[in-house]
Amino acid sequence: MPITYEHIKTCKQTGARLGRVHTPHGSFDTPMFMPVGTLATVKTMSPEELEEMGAKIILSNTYHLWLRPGEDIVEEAGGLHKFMNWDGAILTDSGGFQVFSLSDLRDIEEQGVHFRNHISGEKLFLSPEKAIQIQNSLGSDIMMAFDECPPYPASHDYMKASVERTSRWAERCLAAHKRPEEQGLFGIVQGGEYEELRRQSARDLTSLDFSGYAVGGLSVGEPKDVMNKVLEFTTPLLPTNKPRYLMGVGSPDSLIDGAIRGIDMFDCVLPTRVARNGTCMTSNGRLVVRNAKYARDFGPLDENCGCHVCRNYSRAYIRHLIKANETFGFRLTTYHNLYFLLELMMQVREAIKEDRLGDFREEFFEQYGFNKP
Ligand SMILES: Nc1nc2cc3nc(NCCc4ccc(CCO)cc4)[nH]c3cc2c(=O)[nH]1
Ligand SMILES: [Zn+2]
Repeated sequence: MPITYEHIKTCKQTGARLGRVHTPHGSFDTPMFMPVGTLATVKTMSPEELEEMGAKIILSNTYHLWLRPGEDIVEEAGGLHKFMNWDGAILTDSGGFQVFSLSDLRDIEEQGVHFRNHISGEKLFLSPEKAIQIQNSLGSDIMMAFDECPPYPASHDYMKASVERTSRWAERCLAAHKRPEEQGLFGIVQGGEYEELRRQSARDLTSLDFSGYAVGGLSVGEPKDVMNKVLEFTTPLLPTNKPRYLMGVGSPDSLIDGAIRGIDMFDCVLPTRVARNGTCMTSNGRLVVRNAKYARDFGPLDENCGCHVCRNYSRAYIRHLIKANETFGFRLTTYHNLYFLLELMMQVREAIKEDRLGDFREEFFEQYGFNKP
């Protein structure tokens, strides 16, 4: 069993759980946030900086690495860990979502998905077997099943047919997995906002031997209260002795609300994506550092943050770099945003330990400004 989950305790005030996930490349406490390194790099960050800020597991993408540089090159390098010099854990998404979010000319059928390479334009085909073969070559610690993440909203009929195909694909993924003793494989529950389809998807997937389970099909444009409602009736359907992963979720409020509803793992491009346009997450809310009002502000991005950036660089300096399109500026905002979310997860774990995550949510939302109308 390459991936095991240790449940430590459940918060008495909420449904949040404190746990620990063990992988061949180290263990990490949960709830935990995974920085996204789509093309075998968490953009502008070095592995040493990721380790220094406390990152334990990062996400990379099957679709992107298959297209460029090719999983054969990564395999020849000795696998993704060696290729990118990261010896923490790696989770790879399976490509289904990326095909639909990046490529045009898509045709989904029982065998798999036909689409056009978004870089070269050539016609390609991705199947459950191919997605697993690529992830086996990449050598990620946690592989994701090949699924369909339907658009939001989707009709009940479309969603039902999609869930049933995703369940058939899940069985094909397990059958195609070459090294189950070295790499974990997570199933992905679909079903949109339809409770009985979520139940059907969870029933199908939990009857199969996955190392963990993701809640997919969310963070696709639905309102936050729809996401929270879906989590409320979906996470209880998942086994308590395996990790639960909410895909594509990374704003501070959604991380807290996901943890409260029993989610253990999160990933999102948000912190690194917004950092590159100069938006920072701080304990007092979003801060757009390129704003003129920070031109002579020599304080840190966030006076409550202990990160390397907040201890050594000012808003004025970072604003100057961002305005001048200096790469170092994007490195500073990226480092701080990732540190901020990793630190938030640490505070969530502390609050679970002390059975006060509900209180923590109120305090954090108030200070960050989520309660403002
Ligand atoms: N295999 C698989 N992968 C997924 C990845 C996802 N990623 C998301 N949401 C990401 C949304 C997202 C995209 C970009 C930004 C940057 C700022 O705009 C923030 C959030 N939902 C997702 C659902 C699935 C899914 O069902 N199956
Ligand atoms: Zn900081």
